[in-house]
Amino acid sequence: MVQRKSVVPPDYLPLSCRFAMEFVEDVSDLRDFLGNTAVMRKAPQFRRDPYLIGVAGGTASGKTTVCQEIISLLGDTNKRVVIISQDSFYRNLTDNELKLAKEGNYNFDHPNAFDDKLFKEVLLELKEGRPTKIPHYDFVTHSRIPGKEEIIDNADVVLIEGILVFYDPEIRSLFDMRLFVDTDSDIRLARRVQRDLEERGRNIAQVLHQYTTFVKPAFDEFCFQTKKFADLIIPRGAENIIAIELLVQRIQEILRTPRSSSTSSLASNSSEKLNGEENNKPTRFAAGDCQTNGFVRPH
Ligand SMILES: Nc1ncnc2c1ncn2[C@@H]1O[C@H](COP(=O)(O)OP(=O)(O)O)[C@@H](O)[C@H]1O
Ligand SMILES: Nc1ccn([C@@H]2O[C@H](COP(=O)(O)O)[C@@H](O)[C@H]2O)c(=O)n1
Repeated sequence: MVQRKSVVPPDYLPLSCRFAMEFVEDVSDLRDFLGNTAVMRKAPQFRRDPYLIGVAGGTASGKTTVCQEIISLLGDTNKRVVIISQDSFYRNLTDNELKLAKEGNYNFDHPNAFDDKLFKEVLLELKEGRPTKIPHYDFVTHSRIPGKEEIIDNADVVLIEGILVFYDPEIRSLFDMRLFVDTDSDIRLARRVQRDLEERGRNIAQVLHQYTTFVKPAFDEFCFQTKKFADLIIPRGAENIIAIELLVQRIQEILRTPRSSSTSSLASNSSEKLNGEENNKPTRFAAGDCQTNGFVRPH
């Protein structure tokens, strides 16, 4: 009897049954499972395919707090769930831009403030399940801290939060699920003032000047316009425990469901699309006896 257990993938597996590898005790179990008749040939390496969740919303809407709450409610799971922030991908500033930033006169809320090329590369690496370096951004100096990158490897779910994560269509299309945290703008401003004074080395005049000159107009022009791309809108952010609990149930369901690849020959019944405007439904694939209940797909 083949036991459904996760194993380190062996190098040689029957190609016709490569998706079964996670659930057999070892290669001999697999041979029993196949009745010793399968032709053994070198199979591609296997990897986990992370599920990417984009979390957009205005400044201080609670994007980070919602992500933390999701992780906390997912609780003790053998899945690896991580958060990354679009803030890590702010562009390096020229000397003149840095001078403006220190005066509160640089527009950090415009799409051009971000290094979308690097952001895209990183998301693609994550999506391909490769170890990925995430820069560390410092709001006090308005720059990335050299040598302080975080490496993300083997993630099952990656929550990617940021004010403009849905702005660029290509970036938007990389998310498997899109959330928009919708919090009243007065509340956001109040939280932003407090946070920027306590954590980001600003004074009240700078915060209010930056907010009225750049943050609010850019929210109206760019961020709010991306709300329509969300699969789910979370009014009131982390206060909305019902929305977050439902979301967590959905993520748990997704983590339990096999996920297929457009590159996989077993994925022909996949309803997943990367066009950005459609929900990605978890799919069940059936390949003879080789159904799995995992999250694995070949390179
Ligand atoms: N529901 C809430 N109630 C009270 N404070 C909150 C709530 N959600 C977030 N905050 C606080 O507001 C600030 C901004 O929240 P954060 O989650 O960092 O927002 P964002 O990631 O959207 O900028 C933080 O100081 C956070 O602790
Ligand atoms: N050097 C910087 C970079 C960004 N900001 C502001 O941060 C906001 C985005 O971060 P949230 O956590 O609030 O989503 C954005 O509104 C920028 O104005 C900054 O002040 N300084």
